[in-house]
Amino acid sequence: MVRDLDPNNIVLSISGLTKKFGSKTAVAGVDIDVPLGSFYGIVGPNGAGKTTTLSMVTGLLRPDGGSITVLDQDVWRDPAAAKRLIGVLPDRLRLFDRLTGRQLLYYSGTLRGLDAQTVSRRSDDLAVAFGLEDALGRLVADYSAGMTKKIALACAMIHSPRILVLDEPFESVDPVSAANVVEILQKYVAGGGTVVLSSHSMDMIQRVCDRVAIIVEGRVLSKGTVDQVREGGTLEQRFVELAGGRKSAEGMEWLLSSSD
Ligand SMILES: Nc1ncnc2c1ncn2[C@@H]1O[C@H](COP(=O)(O)OP(=O)(O)OP(=O)(O)O)[C@@H](O)[C@H]1O
Repeated sequence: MVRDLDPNNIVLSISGLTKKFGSKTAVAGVDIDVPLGSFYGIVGPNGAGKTTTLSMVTGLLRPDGGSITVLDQDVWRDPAAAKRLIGVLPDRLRLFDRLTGRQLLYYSGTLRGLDAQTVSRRSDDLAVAFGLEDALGRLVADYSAGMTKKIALACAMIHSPRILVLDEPFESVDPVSAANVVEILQKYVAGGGTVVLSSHSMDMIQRVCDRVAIIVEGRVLSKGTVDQVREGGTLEQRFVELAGGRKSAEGMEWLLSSSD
């Protein structure tokens, strides 16, 4: 699905981004421009640097080099101002799970400056949209993995951010709920929002995103519209090609030998 986006209207600009952990280079000079109104997918093999990149974009992890601007706001010069514009679903969810779903939404909303009445109204809307109406009164610690993902996503959206940055939003989410989440995100984009998400589901990215970047070993090896990146094949084929192909199971014969 490619919509007519203005390539000059960039809502998120990542430029020359780098990050090392000790001697390990996790992000080695990433440049990505996300046009307003796009549904942008970030894909890459395990350990490619997706989470590290998204954590720096959302002001959670300080970069070693490079710059990130959200609607002309430098994320690292004024993190508080930038964070007001961004809704974040982090990868490793560390939620205050001794709160109920409703309390967690209240906390997220008031932290972003909303008044109690607005939070309450939006919490009800989000609960219906995510199918969590019956769960709002229960502790988040007792939620399933998919429900936890959904309440975290609802918390990311409650302050109606201009851009949503979502690390693996579909992980652990059942197919019906995933379709539901996609629909919510598509409505958000149709209303003027922008979504950047990482996912391992090539099929999902190919279906819902209009743009994609493939990151391997901390570098962007391909980016553009999904059609430009997949070059006539499927996104999964292109991904496997760029990620270095599949590993064989040679040398694993012991796994099939009987141990008696
Ligand atoms: N806090 C950290 N300390 C040390 N190394 C780290 C840290 N965070 C990430 N790394 C390393 O940086 C590299 C990139 O990790 P990252 O989590 O960004 O990958 P990813 O693309 O999100 O992977 P996945 O698809 O498995 O979630 C990996 O080699 C990882 O081991």
